[in-house]
Amino acid sequence: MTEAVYTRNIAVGRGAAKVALPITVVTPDELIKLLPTIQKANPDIIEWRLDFLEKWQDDATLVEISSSIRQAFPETPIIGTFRTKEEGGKQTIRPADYERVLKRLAELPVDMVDVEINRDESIVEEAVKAIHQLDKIVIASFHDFNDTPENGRLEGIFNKMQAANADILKVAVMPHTTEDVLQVIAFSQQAARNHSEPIVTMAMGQLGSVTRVATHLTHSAITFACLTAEQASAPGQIEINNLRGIQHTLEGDS
Ligand SMILES: O=C1C[C@@](O)(C(=O)O)C[C@@H](O)[C@@H]1O
Repeated sequence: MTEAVYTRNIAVGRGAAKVALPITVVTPDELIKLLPTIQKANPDIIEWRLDFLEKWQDDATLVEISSSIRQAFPETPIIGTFRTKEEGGKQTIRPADYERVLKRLAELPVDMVDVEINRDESIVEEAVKAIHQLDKIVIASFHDFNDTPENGRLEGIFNKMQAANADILKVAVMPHTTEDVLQVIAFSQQAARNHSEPIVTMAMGQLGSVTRVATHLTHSAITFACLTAEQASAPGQIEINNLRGIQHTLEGDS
């Protein structure tokens, strides 16, 4: 039975999947231009993908961007994510720097921090501790942009995330066949039964897009959308307005 995780005005893991919108801007100027469109789209959660930033190593830029997002969205939970190249992100980063970035992110005005479970164990441990000390939520994540690992491996990854004290467990995989997509749906149902933490699952790419709307089948607590296809942070994301329409058709007002 899932125990909801509360952040600001929402309960992640209760009711319909919350719609997260990644912000993939490269400069602070780009963000300022985009903010009104994001406000109109009204996502449940904002994900700030700071690995997209040109000056991700510049602390003043991080402070500027995170404060602008918070100011525009005082009530909306914000996830801070630095996605490494190994997991489909934009930047190559040394392990010690990854730990430093996560700890700094936790100090900025974000509510949740994404921690890649496949980084060095000691780094994951230190980062989780630091994020929790600041009363922020840890979303552990795993991405396979090439394949759909078998269920046993996916379950092992979720167990590792749970053992690392993550609050929300997330996996994103790449399907090649319809069987892979069905496997992800079946795995998610089983994982949602086996873990009390909210789970987040998705099959990426066009083939996997159905998992981003069939969250009443997968029990995924969050689904990641995009503003437009060019601004997507991963393949297969559906435009937010479309996604909300389909979600409403499939689930009604839940
Ligand atoms: O982990 C995820 C999920 C994601 O990779 C997706 O497939 O929608 C998009 C990322 O921005 C986010 O951090």
